[in-house]
Amino acid sequence: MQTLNVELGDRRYPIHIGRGLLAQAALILPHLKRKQVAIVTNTTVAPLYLEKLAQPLRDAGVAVISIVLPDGEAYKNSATLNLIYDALLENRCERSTTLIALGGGVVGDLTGYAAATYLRGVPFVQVPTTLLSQVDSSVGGKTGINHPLGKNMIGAFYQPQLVLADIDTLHTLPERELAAGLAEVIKYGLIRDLPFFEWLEAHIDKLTALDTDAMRYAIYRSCENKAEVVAADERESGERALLNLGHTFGHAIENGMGYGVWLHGEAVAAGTMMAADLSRRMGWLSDAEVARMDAIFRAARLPLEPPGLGADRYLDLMGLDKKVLDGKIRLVLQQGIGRSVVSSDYDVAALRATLESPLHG
Ligand SMILES: NC(=O)c1ccc[n+]([C@@H]2O[C@H](COP(=O)([O-])OP(=O)(O)OC[C@H]3O[C@@H](n4cnc5c(N)ncnc54)[C@H](O)[C@@H]3O)[C@@H](O)[C@H]2O)c1
Ligand SMILES: O=C(O)C(=O)C[C@@H](O)[C@H](O)[C@H](O)COP(=O)(O)O
Ligand SMILES: [Zn+2]
Repeated sequence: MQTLNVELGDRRYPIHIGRGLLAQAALILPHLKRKQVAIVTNTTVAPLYLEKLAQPLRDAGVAVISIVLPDGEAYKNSATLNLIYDALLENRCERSTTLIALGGGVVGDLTGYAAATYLRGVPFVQVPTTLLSQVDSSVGGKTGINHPLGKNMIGAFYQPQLVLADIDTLHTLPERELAAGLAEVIKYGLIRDLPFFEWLEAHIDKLTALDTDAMRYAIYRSCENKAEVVAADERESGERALLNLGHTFGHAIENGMGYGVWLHGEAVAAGTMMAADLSRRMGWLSDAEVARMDAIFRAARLPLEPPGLGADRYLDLMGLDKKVLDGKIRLVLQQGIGRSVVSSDYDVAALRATLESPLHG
């Protein structure tokens, strides 16, 4: 097992990465206020992993209730959040009850937000079971739900007590979901870690083949990058916005196509190539660099051709992005591989051209 920490003073917490961690109740016990937990999961993950996590906790004397949600991005909303509150209240859960999110980013974001708000705040633990959630969503404390008008529009910054990433769970993950996770892994290389991007270029085939050592390293290095950024800028007043590379375009795709049609990681990959296209039009990125980005996403088996929503619809959807400042859309753009910047200093005509015809202009 490897461990790294998110350094947030007295809210510092560990990320454990390794094999067979689900069954290691001893890793969770020190983080409980009292021996009562509510495991929140979904209908897909429950039959695979709920008992693997729950039974060792029961054996250690912990009272366990489970809350099984419907599965899918389309359920990351206030109605599903209410199902969590209902179950917590029906079971008379107290402020000392710890919520445990067992699943992908949807379960993690919902559970984290329930933890931030139930009784005005109860502790929670992240047990991510998708690649995307192990490298990104379980770390850093962004929690929340979607609104029909925009992605993740309602939420809170609320940090977990612990992240437990058991890489064995990735063996049951559908290939499409694995690829979606790789989009966020590649993101770290693009925004701030050129050596990692070069390592990914050399090892992408091992990652798609789920090679254990390569996967362990990619998860560790991704979490290391995310933990550093979050420790430096927990509430996104500066550097943290770089983690949004591809997301202003990507969230527009997810919402514009209907939540769940494009996976989050797929939309981020296509959105990142739209950001690359605009960066190239601005003269900030060379054709060769765009080609390198295109190649690694394709090798990761990600779709890169964004849906033709039309520039007006894209701009309408992107106008609800959380980075909008004084009515102006701010974008994460590339000034080379390994160097992203947040900018509102782009040419609007170039942005429209990207939205109408990315990768072809
Ligand atoms: N909070 C953050 O910082 C942050 C970061 C990135 C993404 N997100 C959010 O995370 C969500 C995407 O997360 P995701 O990609 O994990 O999607 P997801 O949570 O929808 O999980 C993907 C699918 O895999 C299934 N699944 C989970 N674990 C499995 C396993 N081990 N084996 C088989 N199936 C499994 C799920 O039930 C689901 O059907 C989006 O809502 C996105 O906005 C949040
Ligand atoms: O942790 C962050 O900060 C991120 O931006 C990570 C993103 O991968 C994640 O999808 C995040 O939820 C998007 O940011 P949001 O603030 O628009 O929800
Ligand atoms: Zn994301």
